[in-house]
Amino acid sequence: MADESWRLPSSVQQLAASTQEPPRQYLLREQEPLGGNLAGTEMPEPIPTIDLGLLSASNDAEEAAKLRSALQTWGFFKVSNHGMETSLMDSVMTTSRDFFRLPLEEKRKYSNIIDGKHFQMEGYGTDQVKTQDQRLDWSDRLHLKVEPEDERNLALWPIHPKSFRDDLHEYTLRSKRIKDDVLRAMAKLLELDEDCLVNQFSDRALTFARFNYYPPCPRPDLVLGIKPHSDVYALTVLLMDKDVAGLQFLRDGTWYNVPAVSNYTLLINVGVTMEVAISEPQVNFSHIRVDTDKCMYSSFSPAQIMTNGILKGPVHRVVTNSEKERISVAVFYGLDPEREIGPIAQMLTEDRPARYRKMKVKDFLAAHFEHFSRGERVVDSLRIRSRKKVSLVNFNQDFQEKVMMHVESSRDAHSRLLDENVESCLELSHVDFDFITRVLLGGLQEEKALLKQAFLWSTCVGQ
Ligand SMILES: O=C(O)CCC(=O)C(=O)O
Ligand SMILES: [Fe+2]
Repeated sequence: MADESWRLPSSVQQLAASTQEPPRQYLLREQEPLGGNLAGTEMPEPIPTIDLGLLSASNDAEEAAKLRSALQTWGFFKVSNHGMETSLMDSVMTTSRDFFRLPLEEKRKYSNIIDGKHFQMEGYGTDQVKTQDQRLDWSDRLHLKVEPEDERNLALWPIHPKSFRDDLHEYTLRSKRIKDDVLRAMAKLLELDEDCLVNQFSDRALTFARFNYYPPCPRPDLVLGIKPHSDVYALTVLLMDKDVAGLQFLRDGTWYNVPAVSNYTLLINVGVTMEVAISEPQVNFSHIRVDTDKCMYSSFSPAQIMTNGILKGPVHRVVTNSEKERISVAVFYGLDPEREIGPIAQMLTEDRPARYRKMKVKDFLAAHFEHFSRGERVVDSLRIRSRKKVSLVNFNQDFQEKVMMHVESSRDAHSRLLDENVESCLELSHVDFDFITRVLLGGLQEEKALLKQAFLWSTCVGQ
């Protein structure tokens, strides 16, 4: 039987304690998309800080303008006056640190690998390894579902340190209030009803807490703590290590360092689900500017176009350092997995009818995680040449399946397939035959993958 041990990487913490040379799988590859200089650049201005108390109590115009600008430029911001006590943040950080300091056997009681072989999202370990050449991240994590409360899997909630469960419970309650305040402020900016965004999160909506642990790394010039990504859920509340920096955000092709400050900071950023959920109905993907040659991530996402540039699920990564461990606690707010996402009804008008089929949140998440392991974003898989009118979203499921079947199997059949479908394609506007033909006839691996991803995306936004 084939050796499948690569699927089960060891704890990075343990590795860090025993090696001076990180194994090959952790090293950045040459020409890696978004690789480049890991040192990052200092931010040209302090991180925007939004006084959440002021904004929610009085809808202060100046604070609202700051929020708008933060979302338009960086896609993330700090919150102050948010109601979470420093003592609670301190407790959560201390408890997290204490958990990661436990012996490996103790932590493994909460392992995310079942029966020694099957990966599950929740629990202690590393991210899923899907392929043998996947580049691995220099971090361990504990990932727990915290909401809905009746879906908590307490068997995976550590009993040591003793205060872990109570702290996390309390932290979840406080964090939710912050999330709701932020969503109300965003709704106002988007000129939606104040509770419109809050109401997207039903009592079945998923919330995850993720405790990230980055041990010191002997090769910080070559190894990332977390690869570039956008958070998949709708909104993230991130509690940062107050002593050790590492987080970087991408803006216009440059990586900017988020500095550590001496007090606890809560950082908020929008996730990809929000991009889709807030989607304006008539996206013209031809506006997506992509530099295919340099393999850069697009600096536009549908949400930006849809909301006139207000929302952006920022791409970020974490770099390592050779001296100090680093911890962060992210709370990810998602929607009910059984729910469908698509344009919010309030954003539809007679002139702008919904164009996109809806998709279940759980299918969207599955597509995302498939991309994440390869270091890609679902949104960015639409690497379409500019100025072309392309709307792959208009292909129906049947056509997508046929195309993929043929792409995978015989080349000769491609043109026939195209002929067969010309009629149905023509009925739909915005089809770029040039693109499709190139993919089908060219047989290029990269293009095939692209098409596949585009189809995944198309099922996300639907028609
Ligand atoms: O550790 C950090 O600062 C960021 C972590 C992160 O991006 C994530 O967990 O998605
Ligand atoms: Fe993240």
